[in-house]
Amino acid sequence: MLITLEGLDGSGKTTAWRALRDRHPEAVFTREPTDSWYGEAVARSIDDDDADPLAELFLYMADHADHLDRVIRPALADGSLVVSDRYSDSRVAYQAATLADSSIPDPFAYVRSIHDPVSRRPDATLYLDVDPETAAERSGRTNKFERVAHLRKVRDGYERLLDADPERFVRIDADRPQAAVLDDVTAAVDRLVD
Ligand SMILES: Nc1ncnc2c1ncn2[C@@H]1O[C@H](COP(=O)(O)OP(=O)(O)OP(=O)(O)O)[C@@H](O)[C@H]1O
Ligand SMILES: Cc1cn([C@H]2C[C@H](O)[C@@H](COP(=O)(O)O)O2)c(=O)[nH]c1=O
Repeated sequence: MLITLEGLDGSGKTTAWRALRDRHPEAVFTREPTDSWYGEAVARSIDDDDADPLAELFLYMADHADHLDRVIRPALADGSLVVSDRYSDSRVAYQAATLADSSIPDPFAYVRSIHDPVSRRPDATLYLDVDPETAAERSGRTNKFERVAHLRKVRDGYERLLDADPERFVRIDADRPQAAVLDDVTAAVDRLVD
C-alpha cells in the first residue's frame, strides 16, 4: 500500500512522517524530492529564484521517475507499506501554480496528464490542511515556494485535487496543536492498514 503525505510547506508533513516511522518500523519511508542526484538537481532549482518553471517541472518529474523505479515499485512489489513525504500531488499543486502565467492553457490538467501514463497512484493521501500564513510562518519562508501569495495558489491546487479524487484523500486540520494532528495522522494510517 502506498500512502502519501501532502500539504503546504510547514504543514507538518515531515513531523507526521517521523511519527509514522516510529510506529511502523517495518514500512518503507521515503520522500520527494529524493536524495538522489536528480533530487540534488531539484534542490538547486528550488534555490534559484530565476529557475524556468517548465524546466523545473521536468527536474521534479525526472526525480519522480527515478523514485518510482528505484524505491516505490520495488517496495510495493515486496508487499511493503510505503509512506512518502510528498509525491505526485505536490507537483500538480505547486507546478500548476508556478506555471499559471506560462503558455500552457491549463497547467493543472497538464501536470496531471504527464503523470497518468508513468506514475503509480497513491492508495491514500493524508492532506495536512493549514492556512497559508501559518504555513509560511512555520516553514520560515526560506525558499521561493514558501511565500504567502504563492502558498494560497498552491492551496487552491490541493483543493482541486481533493474535489477531483475525494475517496483517496483524508483531510486533517493541521492548524491545531501538533499532538492533535499526530493523533489524527496515526489513527488514519491505523484504519488504512488494518
Ligand atoms: N501542528 C503544529 N503546530 C505547531 N508547529 C508545528 C506543527 N506541526 C509542525 N510544526 C512545526 O513546524 C515546523 C515545520 O514542520 P514540518 O517540517 O513537519 O513541516 P513540513 O510540512 O514537512 O514542511 P516542509 O514542506 O517545508 O518541509 C517544525 O518546526 C515543526 O516542529
Ligand atoms: C515534491 C515537490 C516539492 N515542491 C516544493 C515544495 C517545497 O517548497 C520544496 C521542497 O519540498 P520540502 O518538502 O519542503 O523539502 O519543493 C514542488 O514545488 N513540487 C514538487 O513536486
